[in-house]
Amino acid sequence: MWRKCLSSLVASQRQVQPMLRLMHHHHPNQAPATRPPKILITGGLGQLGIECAKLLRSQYGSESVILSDIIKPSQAVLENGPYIFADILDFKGLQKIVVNHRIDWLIHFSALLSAVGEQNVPLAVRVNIEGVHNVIELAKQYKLRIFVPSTIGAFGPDSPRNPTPNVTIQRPRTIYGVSKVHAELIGEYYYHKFGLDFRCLRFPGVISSDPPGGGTTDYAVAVFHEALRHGKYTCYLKPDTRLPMMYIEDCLRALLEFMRAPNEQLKRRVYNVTAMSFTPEELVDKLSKHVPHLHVTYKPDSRQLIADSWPQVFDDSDARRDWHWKHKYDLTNLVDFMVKDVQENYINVENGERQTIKI
Ligand SMILES: NC(=O)C1=CN([C@@H]2O[C@H](COP(=O)(O)OP(=O)(O)OC[C@H]3O[C@@H](n4cnc5c(N)ncnc54)[C@H](O)[C@@H]3O)[C@@H](O)[C@H]2O)C=CC1
Ligand SMILES: CC(=O)[C@H](N)C(=O)O
Repeated sequence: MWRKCLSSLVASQRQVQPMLRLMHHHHPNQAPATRPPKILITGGLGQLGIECAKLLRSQYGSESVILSDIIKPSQAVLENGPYIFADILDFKGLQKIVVNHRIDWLIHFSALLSAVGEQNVPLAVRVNIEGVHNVIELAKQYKLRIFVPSTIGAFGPDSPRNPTPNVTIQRPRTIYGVSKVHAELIGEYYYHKFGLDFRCLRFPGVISSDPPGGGTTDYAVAVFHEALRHGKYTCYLKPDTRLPMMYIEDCLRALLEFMRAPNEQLKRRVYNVTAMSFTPEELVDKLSKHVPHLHVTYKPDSRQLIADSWPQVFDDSDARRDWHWKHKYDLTNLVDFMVKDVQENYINVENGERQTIKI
């Protein structure tokens, strides 16, 4: 699949531009903590993890944020801050890391996403469900603040789709969705039963120049790479498939603001967040302004069924009310930034041009 092609291109060259913009976005009202939290990110070499580490390191210092995964890291990752091996299925190994590094916050990104999960259900059950059991229990034992992302995929065909409120029926039809509902519920349960500081945001499709992990919303990243390289793209969703989406900078800022929000401000442990909703044809229309001869064809596959059961428009008014969530990027500036990100972080690198910013 296209993920393989992309990651083999310049996997070690994930660049820093989106996070640099974020780093200049300070939080003047935030009182400095006496000691920065020591943070462990699991599944840290995926689409969200590396960028998340950059943001958190810019706020708390390089040594305060430990990236972990079961993947061999690039040289660039190693040069940028602490990286360790951590298999989410190995409880003892995780215990050792938390104790030895005196971890305070756990950001749990390890997962198999929606499309990949359907290809290997037993593995998705292990990573997405057993993995969550491990980190939740760990967080309880060592009194960690824990963030576990959920997703629009935690809803299903019985949920209202336009808009989808924070609290409504959830009967997802993918193992990914089932495992995320499980994560939401067990996290809330540990909060009520043991006082665990469990925090969870339901993200929409996250868009960045880095290769995504095999989800249903991946087309909205792939189209940029294919359009800018070849001027054409075959989309696996129908042109009018509307899904909620968010630029990575907004996604990670939401995570940081939510993690920093005082407990008293939070009326619930699980919040919807989003920035926009669009269809492939609306995205292509905007992208055509940058690639005038762009030719997109549509060949729906099994991911269409998944998309048809997911929210079209996500209602995140609770997050906006309780901890003042506000997105910055809409469709127009998302496209402008993505064109720039893909060009600078991937295409120029492939073409051997000198990079001005190194991670
Ligand atoms: N990217 C998106 O559009 C969205 C992502 N999310 C959630 O955010 C989190 C991060 O997502 P991405 O970075 O996009 O995923 P990704 O698929 O790019 O990365 C997941 C990482 O988990 C790691 N992993 C797999 N098995 C593991 C194991 N046994 N032990 C430790 N690590 C293991 C993989 O090596 C990979 O680096 C996931 O929980 C996902 O469900 C939620 C909504 C949208
Ligand atoms: C929206 C998600 O959770 C993810 N990108 C997927 O499509 O599986």
